[in-house]
Amino acid sequence: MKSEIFSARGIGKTFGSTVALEDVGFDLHAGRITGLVGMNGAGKSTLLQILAGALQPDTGTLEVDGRKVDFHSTEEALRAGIAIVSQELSLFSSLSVEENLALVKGHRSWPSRAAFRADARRILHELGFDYDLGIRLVHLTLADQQLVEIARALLQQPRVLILDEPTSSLHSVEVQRLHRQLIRLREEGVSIVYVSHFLEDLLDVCDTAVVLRNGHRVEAPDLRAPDSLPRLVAAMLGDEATDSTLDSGTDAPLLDLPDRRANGPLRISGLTTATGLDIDDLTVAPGEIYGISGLIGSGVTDLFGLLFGLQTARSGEVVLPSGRSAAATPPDAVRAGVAYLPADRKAVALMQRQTIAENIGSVRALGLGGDGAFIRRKRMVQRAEERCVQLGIRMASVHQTVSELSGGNQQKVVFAKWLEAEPSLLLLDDPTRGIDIHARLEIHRTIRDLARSGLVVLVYSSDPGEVVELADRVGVFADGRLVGELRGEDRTEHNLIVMMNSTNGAAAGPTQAAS
Ligand SMILES: Nc1ncnc2c1ncn2[C@@H]1O[C@H](COP(=O)(O)OP(=O)(O)OP(=O)(O)O)[C@@H](O)[C@H]1O
Repeated sequence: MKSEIFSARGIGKTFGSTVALEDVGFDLHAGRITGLVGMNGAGKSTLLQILAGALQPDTGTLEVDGRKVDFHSTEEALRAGIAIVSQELSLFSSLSVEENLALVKGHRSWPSRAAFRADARRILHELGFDYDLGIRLVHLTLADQQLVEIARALLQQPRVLILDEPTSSLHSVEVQRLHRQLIRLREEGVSIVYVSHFLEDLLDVCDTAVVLRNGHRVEAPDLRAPDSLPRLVAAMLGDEATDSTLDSGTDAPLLDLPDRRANGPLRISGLTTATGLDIDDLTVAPGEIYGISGLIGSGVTDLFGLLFGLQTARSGEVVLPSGRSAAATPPDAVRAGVAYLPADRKAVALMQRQTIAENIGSVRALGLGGDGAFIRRKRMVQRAEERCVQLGIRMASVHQTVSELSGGNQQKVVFAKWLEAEPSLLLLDDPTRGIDIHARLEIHRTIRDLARSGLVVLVYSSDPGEVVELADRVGVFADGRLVGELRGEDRTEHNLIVMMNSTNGAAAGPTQAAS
């Protein structure tokens, strides 16, 4: 029997003047995990959407078991055994986990509700999700929502499982659990397509790789070779792959920035909130990057929420770098020089139906008054174009709607938008999630440039290694309190993980981090 169960031949897709894919073909085999990699905008999501019936190709064909298929919807693909977990979560936050899991027009049915629940509980448990099925999505973290999305696909027992960045919100324990599941599914003969910007994760479980570069398939290295990681990166980058582009230690400024408006440090003293934050004393100076770490429920999200005017203090004092007190609402926070890049950026940080230029100009309008609300369109477009060049945003024009951009490029637009607002305090919640290796280093440089120009930067990352790499000082939170700090030579990933887990505020498993 032939082992390829799903094949693509000569797939092409164009959006307006953007060629997203050209003549892409490959075979997927039963019992094999195929990694799909490429830089932001390389065409990965477009290809996956075509495989899963959510998009129709302009050219080319798909074959299941050697027979040509023409999917017009994800339901049709699901009936042929192909399930996708998309980059964008497609769950309903007001519904329960059970309702979300059941809302699939798939090919599977259950003899009774009890049987469905038993299956759902088992799959969720294997993924490490231990809440009741009745809990509403709105009460779950982004990471848990992502697990529900994955469980929904697994419930359909697909022959081909497509995962588009399934680990972007997950922490290391959950990633390991997911990998164990994938390995088990592989043993059962399921074919898996796995997209991730975390190449080391990918190498952990993948048998082969398909590499896309600018919409074309290029040759992939043998993943079993000892130097597979640098060769994979070189294949993704093509001619751009030079040592300097991948040198994370480079100090050369990427942005030419005017000095910022920080009048002084961020000072928090005697702070308590209704949500349990309790910070005695924290001062972060202009020019400093302060890393924040903590387990789920540790208070990281609450601290960002408070500084961005989403929560109020019960007692204590907060003085922002602009010299003002903590703001009562987000618009006030913006006016007081606070920029907040939330973890769930695509859902809450961008106006998906507006253009790139409008998005980039949007908070400047709020933050800077005169030059803002009545900013001249021509000027706004010009500034947006400059920002796009600075941040390497891949697009056809700034007049495209943001929804047309690839995921990583959308995240860069969020960055551009906040740079335009000229903040003095930058709150970054997992700033490089879903961003390719090249752009990640550029964003690190941007963050350093911003600090150097006088901003106060607070950064949280689900990757403890990233916090340690970026920050001058790292504070560890547990149960709303600042329980320890690492600085100088003590600031290592090992020490950070030990400190995070030795605090007793852990509401969740060992190395789960907050977001
Ligand atoms: N609906 C659309 N309209 C216009 N252009 C689009 C649309 N969808 C994708 N594109 C463009 O097609 C190209 C490929 O995008 P795609 O989302 O497939 O990339 P990707 O490899 O998944 O990137 P990322 O890693 O950033 O998610 C990009 O240039 C993107 O801007």
